[in-house]
Amino acid sequence: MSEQELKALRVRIDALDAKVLELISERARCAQEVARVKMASLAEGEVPVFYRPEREAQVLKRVMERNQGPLGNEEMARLFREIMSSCLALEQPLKVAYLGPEGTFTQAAAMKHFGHAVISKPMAAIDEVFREVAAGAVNFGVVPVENSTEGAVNHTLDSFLEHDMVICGEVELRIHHHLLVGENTKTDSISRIYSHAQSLAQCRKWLDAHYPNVERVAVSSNAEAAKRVKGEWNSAAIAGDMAASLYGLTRLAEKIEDRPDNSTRFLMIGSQEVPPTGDDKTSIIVSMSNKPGALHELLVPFHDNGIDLTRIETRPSRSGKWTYVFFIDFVGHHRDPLIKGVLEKISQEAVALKVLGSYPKAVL
Ligand SMILES: O=C(O)C(=O)C[C@]1(C(=O)O)C=C[C@@H](O)C=C1
Repeated sequence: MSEQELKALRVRIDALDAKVLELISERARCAQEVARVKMASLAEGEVPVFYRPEREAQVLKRVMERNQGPLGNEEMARLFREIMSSCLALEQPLKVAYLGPEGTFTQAAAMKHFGHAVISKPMAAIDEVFREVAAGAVNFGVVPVENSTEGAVNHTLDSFLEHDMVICGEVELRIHHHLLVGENTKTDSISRIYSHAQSLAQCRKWLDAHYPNVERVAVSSNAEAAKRVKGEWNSAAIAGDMAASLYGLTRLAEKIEDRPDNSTRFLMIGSQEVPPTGDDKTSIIVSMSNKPGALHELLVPFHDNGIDLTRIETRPSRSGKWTYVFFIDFVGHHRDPLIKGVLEKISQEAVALKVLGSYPKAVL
């Protein structure tokens, strides 16, 4: 390519950037207007709701449908995700608590869902995220709920039994683990590998094959593992990209998870009910009486109405020995007439039924 051609293309890019800039600013001014309208239409004592997950899901979906390339749909939606995040911050800067410390996959999930223009607050444990939301110190919390290799995150499920929370969103993240070392690590003398118990489990086969005799030490998070390695010469950590760059560690081995499709699903928790978008999921907790056929009775209304169950999990109820609760996720919104009917039918048979929330299916 000649210098001339390159110069001409850059002139075109500059002109386009000027247009993009003007359009983004116009969009941001529009969002400010939206905030003004929301404030003006409040009833006496009503609190304004600036964050609208159902609207955000629609915007991102439409972007993906309209996109003609060459950028991929996900890439384009990610850009719009950030624009919308900044527009919302003009209306109201969202405060989001997540399972920390900084550098965890949960932080990456929070950014994927809300964008980067939020005030984020790392918490030391899952139930602290729940407490922070319950106390009203933040607008939303982000917690892991299930992993495709290791199954349910029981701390999260149990926290739902203790706190009144509304689930208002979900996000899925591909989880890639790396074996990380610090500047001072003697790589042929590694005698300890730190990571979160879930991550150690997700890399079990790889560790058995490559470091069978090295001690595996479970710590509170992958980011904590990365932090420890920084100051030690004989240890390594299993963690992801964010923790690696945050603590300046290098990858001794990349993508060491046993399953290449290893993914984790995260939930956004808060107190805000989300209206239907037409492509939603609902999460409920149900406890049935301890009698034969109880689980069958619970599942029949879903089957009879052709409702797609996406997950069912059992946990001890914590209110009696050998009694259980079921966590169920299914496709649909609790305000849909069909779903309403199913929930009514179940509540006739159940000891207790609680709708944890209906929320748009993950777009990104
Ligand atoms: O449509 C709204 O209610 C807005 O506040 C605008 C907007 C946007 O930028 O598109 C911003 C924040 C909301 O979460 C959803 C959408």
